Amino acid sequence: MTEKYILALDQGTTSSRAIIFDHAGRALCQRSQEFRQIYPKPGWVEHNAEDIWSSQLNVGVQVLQDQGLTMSDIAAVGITNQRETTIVWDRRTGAPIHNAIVWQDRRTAGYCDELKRAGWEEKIRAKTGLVIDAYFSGSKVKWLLDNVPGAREKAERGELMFGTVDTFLVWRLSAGAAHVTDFSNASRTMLFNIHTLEWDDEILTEMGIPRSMLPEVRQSSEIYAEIQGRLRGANGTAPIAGIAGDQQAATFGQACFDVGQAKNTYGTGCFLLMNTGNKPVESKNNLLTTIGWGLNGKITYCLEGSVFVAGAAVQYLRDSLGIVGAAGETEALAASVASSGGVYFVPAFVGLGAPYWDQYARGAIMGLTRGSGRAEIVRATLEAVAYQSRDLLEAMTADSGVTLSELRVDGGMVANNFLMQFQSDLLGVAVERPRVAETTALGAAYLAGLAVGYWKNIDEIKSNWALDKRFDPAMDKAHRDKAYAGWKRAVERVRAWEEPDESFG
Ligand SMILES: Nc1ncnc2c1ncn2[C@@H]1O[C@H](COP(=O)(O)OP(=O)(O)O)[C@@H](O)[C@H]1O
Ligand SMILES: O=P(O)(O)OC[C@H](O)CO
Repeated sequence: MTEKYILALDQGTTSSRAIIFDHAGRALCQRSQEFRQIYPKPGWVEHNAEDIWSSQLNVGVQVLQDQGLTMSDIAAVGITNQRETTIVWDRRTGAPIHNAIVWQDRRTAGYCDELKRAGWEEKIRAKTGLVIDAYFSGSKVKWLLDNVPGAREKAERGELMFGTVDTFLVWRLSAGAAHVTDFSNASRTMLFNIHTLEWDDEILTEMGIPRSMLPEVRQSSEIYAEIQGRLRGANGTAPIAGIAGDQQAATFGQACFDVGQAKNTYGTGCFLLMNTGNKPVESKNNLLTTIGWGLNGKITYCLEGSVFVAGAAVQYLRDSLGIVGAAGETEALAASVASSGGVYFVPAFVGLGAPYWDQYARGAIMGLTRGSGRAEIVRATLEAVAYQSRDLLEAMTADSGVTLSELRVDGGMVANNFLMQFQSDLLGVAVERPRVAETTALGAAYLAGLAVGYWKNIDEIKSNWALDKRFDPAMDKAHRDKAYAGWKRAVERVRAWEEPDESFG
C-alpha cells in the first residue's frame, strides 16, 4: 500500500494554513495565507467569511499540489480554528448574512454587562464554565439577530445557520452535508452546558437564539463528512475526521494527555491550557473551565487562561507605529538593551482577558523617560507577553494545586528566543519548545488520524513529541518579583478606562 498522509487545515485569526503530516508527525509541507482584518469601529473586529473560506481552500489545494498529492493520498482531514468567531449564514444559499464577528470584538460588552446586572454570572459559570464576556460567541449571535435586517424572523423560520469557523468550513467543504461542531468549540459559545453536553435552553431563551440554528455537537475525533468540491480531486476523496478549537488542538498536539500537563501558545493572543482530566475543575481565580476534547466517548476538561493580545502587540509595532519592519526584528532590538528602563506596555487594546476580565481596560505605554527609545518600547512589548502569561500561570497554580516543572510552548512568537528566555526567567520555570512548532495543526491531524486508525492510540502519538530547545530560568527571585510587581501596578492604571457604551448597536 502506498503511504498515506493527514491533511490539517488550521484557520487562525490572521492566516489560514494547511499542513501535510506523515505518520511520524513530521510536517512535510505547509502553506499559509494571510487575510484581511476589518476594524469598522474602535473595539470592533470582523473577517469576511468568504476570505476565510477562499484562503483556507487555496492553501489546502496548494499544499497538495506542492507534494504532488491528491485527496486520495490523504487518510483523513483535520480542522482546527480560531475559536468563538461567529458566522451566521443562509441555509439555502450558503451565503453569510454579515461579516464574521471575531473573538476579539467588543461590540457586545454592554449586553454582557446587562447579563451581569441581571444576576447571570454564577449560572453562566456553573453551566458553561465561562465568565460573561463579549469574547464568546453567544452575545455575537444575538447581536447579528438583533442588527441584521430580517435576521431574527429568518432564524425563527429555520432559514439561518450559526457556526464557529470549524462549522462553517465543514459545511462548505462537505457541500452542505454536515452542520456540526465538536465539544471543544461548543464549549466556547457560552450557549453550551459542559456538564450535560447539550445546548442550554435557558441561555438560548434569554438570548433569543433559536435552537434550529445550532450545529450538532460531536466528538473531536470521528468521521463527520467527506471532502467535496475543489479540494476533492478526481480520484476520490477523504473524510473530515477531526475538529478542535485551535488552543485545545495545540494542547493535544503537545501531547498534554496527563492531568496537570500544560501548554502556552503565543500567537495573536496567548492561551495557557492545563489538562484537568475527565472532571471539570471550577476556577476560583477567573480562569475558564473548558472542554479540551471528546475522544472515544470520553470528555477531557481543561482550565484555560486567555490573553487577548500577545503577537498582536508586535503587529501593532509593525503596522501602526512602524517602529519595526518585521516581527522577527523584535528579538535583536529587545536584546540590545539590558532592560526596558522601567517602561511597561499593557496592550489592552480590546480590554483584558484572564484573570482580569475587564472589558473597558485600554492599552497604555507607561514609565516613559527621555531615555526610552525604540528598543525599550519593543522590549516592553515582548515582556508584556511574558507578564500576562505569568498572570495566567499564577491563577492556574492556585486553581489546580499543580506547580509546573516545565511549560510546553508553541505558536508564532516562540521563534523569539529573547521572549522565551525572559518567560522562563519571569516564571522561574523551564520553558520547552518542541521541534514541531505547528502543534495546533498537528493536534488536529492527530484527532483526524485517530478516528480512521492511522494512529492506533495516544501512546503512539506521545512518542512523537520531541524537544527543540529548553530555556532554564536564570533570573534571581528578587529581581523577577520586582519586575512583576511593576507590571501589576501598570495593569491597575489601565483598568476601567473606556466609558461603557450602553447602546448595543
Ligand atoms: N519572531 C517573532 N517575534 C515576535 N513575534 C512574532 C515573531 N514571529 C511572529 N510573531 C508574532 O506572532 C503572531 C503570529 O503567530 P501565529 O501563531 O501564526 O498566530 P495566529 O495563529 O494567531 O494567527 C503574529 O502576531 C506575529 O506578530
Ligand atoms: O487564531 P489564534 O491562534 O490567535 O487563536 C485564537 C483563539 O482561538 C481565540 O480564542
